[in-house]
Amino acid sequence: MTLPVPDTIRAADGAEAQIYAQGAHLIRWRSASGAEPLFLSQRSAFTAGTAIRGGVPVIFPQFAAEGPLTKHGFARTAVWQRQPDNEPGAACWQLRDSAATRAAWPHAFWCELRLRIGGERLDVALSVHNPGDQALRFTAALHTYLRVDDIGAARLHGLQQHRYRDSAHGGIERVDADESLAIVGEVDRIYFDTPAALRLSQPGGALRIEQQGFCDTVVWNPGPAKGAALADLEPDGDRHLLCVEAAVVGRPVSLAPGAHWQGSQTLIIGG
Ligand SMILES: O=P(O)(O)OC[C@H]1O[C@@H](O)[C@H](O)[C@@H](O)[C@@H]1O
Repeated sequence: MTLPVPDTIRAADGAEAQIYAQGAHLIRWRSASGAEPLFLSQRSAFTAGTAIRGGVPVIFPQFAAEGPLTKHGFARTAVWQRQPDNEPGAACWQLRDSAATRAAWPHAFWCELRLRIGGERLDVALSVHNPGDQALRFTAALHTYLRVDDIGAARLHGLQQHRYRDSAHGGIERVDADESLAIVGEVDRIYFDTPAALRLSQPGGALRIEQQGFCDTVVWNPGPAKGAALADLEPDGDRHLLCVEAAVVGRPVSLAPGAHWQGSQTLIIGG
């Protein structure tokens, strides 16, 4: 079944965003100046129950295959409920446990995804609350797909001297020695305890990527071979995307009954 039309959020200065209720999935962000920094594959299925290849998938309660659940958890394909808005350029969706989520993951929880746009800035915040009487343990990510003009000319700055797990090479752990990260072939790395701000530079301009609450950062590009094997990615799509994911993976969150956790990612064009 094709997804219903996504909601459009508008700020007073002309910034605009489109979000599907499925996954509270931001698929498009146009800044006030007209820049569109997010990648979205036109070959995405856009059908109920299928993950979308692009934008900002919300990964919860399990990152990748870091546990027994379906890859990347169920939040990205669950239908979230939009909450009443009280200001232009901002919106909030909520996901609560249901019979379907409890069948996969037997816990009471509620999540909120808050979005704010304006000027050249996007803020996305995920919060998780534990209303139950047992501790909740989860991993999570904002799996942001950034659009790049040419992956060969893009550089990610800020990860030097940080430890990472190289998922594209058997999960070996290394320390990044390079001043900036250039993407050559498949790159699939979980960087641990990363700085609060990274910078993506390209000949066309720079993007500042901030995160709070999320202690790790995942950097992913499928490279040409795995990219060609992804049915929902257009030919050469790997040359035009770079995922820089605010994540919490290395030390899963443990939420006591009644406790609350929040993590956010901010993109600032030109930063
Ligand atoms: O194809 P999916 O399920 O959306 O996952 C995409 C990628 O997501 C990244 O976060 C993982 O590190 C990769 O290993 C994975 O391939």
